[in-house]
Amino acid sequence: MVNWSAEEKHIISAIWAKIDIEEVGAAALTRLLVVYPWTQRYFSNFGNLSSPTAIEGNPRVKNHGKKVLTSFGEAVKNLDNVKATFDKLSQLHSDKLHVDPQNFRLLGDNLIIVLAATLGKDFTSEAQAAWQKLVGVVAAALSRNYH
Ligand code: HEM
Repeated sequence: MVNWSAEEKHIISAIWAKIDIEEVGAAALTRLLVVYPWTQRYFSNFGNLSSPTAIEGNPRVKNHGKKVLTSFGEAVKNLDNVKATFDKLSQLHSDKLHVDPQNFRLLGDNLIIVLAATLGKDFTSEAQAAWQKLVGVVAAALSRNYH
């Protein structure tokens, strides 16, 4: 069971309220695919991923980035219940998609970098610490149904 302080909860919601889900989601997934090209293997049906420019301009990457960050928002809204919230998605990524759970951490780290780049000084050290904890909790919840 993860414990969240009132400050952590507040800061997570405050950052969430400031971001554009579509823009940040697309940027985080784009960055994952560019910086860790091995992750592209899961998206072979997404069309052209042949260069950073192609990835950035790929509408399926944009859509999927938005979908993933929207889904991540369920954790933001259910901080005390992240495991149960991602139970089905963990099963999907494990049994159907066969995504190596290491990748959840990589995506989380890329999300943090995009938040820092997007929010500038609004992304304080306290915000970074709380979000780092959150991406870890989400990665653990998504990894839960791997056997
Ligand atoms: C915060 C972490 C993540 C969340 C919240 C998340 C969420 C989702 C959601 C909501 C879907 C759509 C499920 C459906 O259609 O029912 C999905 C699909 C998928 N996810 Fe994830 N995901 C995460 C991380 C990752 C990572 C790191 C990878 C691989 C590097 C990945 C690979 C995929 C793939 C390949 C699909 C299917 C895409 C398609 O063909 O449409 N996911 N994910």
